Amino acid sequence: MAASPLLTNLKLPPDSTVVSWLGHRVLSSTFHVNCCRHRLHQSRRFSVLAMEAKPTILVAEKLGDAGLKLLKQFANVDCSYNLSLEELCTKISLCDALIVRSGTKVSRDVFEASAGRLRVVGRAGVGIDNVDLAAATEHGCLVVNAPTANTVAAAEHGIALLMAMARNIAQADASIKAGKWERSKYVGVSLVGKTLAVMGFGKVGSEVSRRAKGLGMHVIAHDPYAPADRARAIGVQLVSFEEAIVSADFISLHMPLTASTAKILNDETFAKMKKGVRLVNVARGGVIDEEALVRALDVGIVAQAALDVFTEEPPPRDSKLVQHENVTASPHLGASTMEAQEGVAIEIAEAVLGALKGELAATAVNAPMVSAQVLSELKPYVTLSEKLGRLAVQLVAGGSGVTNVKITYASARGPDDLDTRVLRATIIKGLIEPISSVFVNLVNADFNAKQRGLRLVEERIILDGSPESPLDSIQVQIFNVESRFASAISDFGEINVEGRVKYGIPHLTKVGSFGVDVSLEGSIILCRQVDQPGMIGKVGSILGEENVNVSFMSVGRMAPRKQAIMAIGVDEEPSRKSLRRIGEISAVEEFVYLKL
Ligand SMILES: NC(=O)C1=CN([C@@H]2O[C@H](COP(=O)(O)OP(=O)(O)OC[C@H]3O[C@@H](n4cnc5c(N)ncnc54)[C@H](O)[C@@H]3O)[C@@H](O)[C@H]2O)C=CC1
Ligand SMILES: O=C(O)C(=O)COP(=O)(O)O
Repeated sequence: MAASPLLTNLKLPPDSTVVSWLGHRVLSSTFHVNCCRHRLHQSRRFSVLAMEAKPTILVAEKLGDAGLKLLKQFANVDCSYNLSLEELCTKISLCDALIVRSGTKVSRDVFEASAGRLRVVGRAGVGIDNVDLAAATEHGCLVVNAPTANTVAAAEHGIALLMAMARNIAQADASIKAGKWERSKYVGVSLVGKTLAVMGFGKVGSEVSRRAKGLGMHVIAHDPYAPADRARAIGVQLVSFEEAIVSADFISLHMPLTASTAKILNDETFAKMKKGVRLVNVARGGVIDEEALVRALDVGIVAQAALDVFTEEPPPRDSKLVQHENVTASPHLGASTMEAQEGVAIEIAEAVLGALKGELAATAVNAPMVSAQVLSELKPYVTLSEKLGRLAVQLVAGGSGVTNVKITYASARGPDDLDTRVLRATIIKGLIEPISSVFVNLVNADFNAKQRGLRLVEERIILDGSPESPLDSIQVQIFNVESRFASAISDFGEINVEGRVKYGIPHLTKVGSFGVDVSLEGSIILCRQVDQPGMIGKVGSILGEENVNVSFMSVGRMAPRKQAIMAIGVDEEPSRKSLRRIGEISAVEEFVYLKL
């Protein structure tokens, strides 16, 4: 099986060799053909190809013009709105990327219908609760969002709702338009001096807090994960959930909808609140038990609620909540300002196009974020990792299957200075792809490992010396297996291969307990022989006879004239006949041909 670009190809800075990291199936074979040799041309060739094969992007909800314009420069763009699930599933099989807002459910059905073509889902906004992340990950599909461009818009909408609610603006407007003049009915409450509890002190929560302080409110916040110094800098006190809800006059919700925040406000929690509390929700409808809120409004525990978001959107026409006289509602308008929509459209267009080109997505939701600098530095080690994985798994001949694997990184860098997540993913790719039909990338590597019962243990050996180079060596061991090449089993009984990067090129430096030194390019023949003069010549001439170019040869031996391992790198695949002839050389005790 061809070594497809690991992480659907790692992205390279324009002038260097890059490895793209989001699987690019269309380009993979071409990438592989070129990657062994023309290293310097690889990235340019790759990006040119990426552009030639124009991807198709389905934009399923209204996106700002600036973003659409950007997308159209590089892709075929299909803007189709209000699709049913069936229509979406039909279209998606022809698309490389999908862009949605909050109104489209990107469910498992969608990923299944894409049959592996969909490489990235772009959420033009923050909340990704409408995307089935687990299904995306299982299908190796990257999910990116646009997390910053609508922060201020959402915060402003929260403040708008807070003030509109406190002063009955919406109700009074409806009343005056109905020809009434009801001044005493719409007496409001003041904000100044009141306690506002901000639940979720992230981007929007922080901006709401800043603005509420400007209105003279006493702001407290609850967020188990927020840094205390950020709160201090804004003059906000971080408190427990309990303290927040019992002491607040106003509560504003700004957390994501997750399994642990779903219905976080319910009958029990409403019962603990101050009677007459006022509630704002511009986060997600699902964080409130809406039926419990109706009950709390009916008995006056909650005096008023201002809601931009609902469990079901749009809510049913007869929704008791929306129709409640003490509820001010808006149809999910938090992000809907001209400025935010342009910003979000550009942010998501750039993220999606970048991901399609194999670049790192800074806003990846279901893949580890690794900085471009780190990736560029680790690039040769990424290649090494995949090749070690491929090599190790091809040596397996039986036993308990590839289930117990140990990776050892030897480095002079401290653990905090060495991010090995990409290497781990690449090794998984190398281990799995030669023995299965699955496609492994940075997004789905861990998932696929788990699916196959592959237990990976990682260990670091901290070396003395200069931490300039990120790694000294990488070792891959597979336990409880037999090997097609007995010498690949170390003295401790496991398949063992180790490699290093030398002058930017990955090398195999250990097989079993034998030290070797062969560049990991092309493919490799490993022979165990009795160490004696003339062996290199014999093997070399067999290969030479059929014009197979030997790129590297190295002999590792225990002692002179005892057993030795010869590792031969070949650019072309030798014929079966040549391999048989090598096996027939009297001093050769065993040999194996491995494709990298
Ligand atoms: N109505 C609208 O149009 C918009 C709604 N939103 C929604 O607003 C929410 C916040 O967005 P951002 O501030 O951009 O996200 P963010 O990720 O910056 O902030 C979310 C914060 O919630 C905190 N959090 C998580 N679990 C929590 C828990 N159990 N209790 C308290 N805090 C918890 C996190 O630590 C984080 O600090 C999201 O749900 C997002 O979808 C965002 C933009 C527009
Ligand atoms: O960004 C978010 O989380 C939002 O809720 C905004 O949703 P929208 O893009 O306006 O459908």
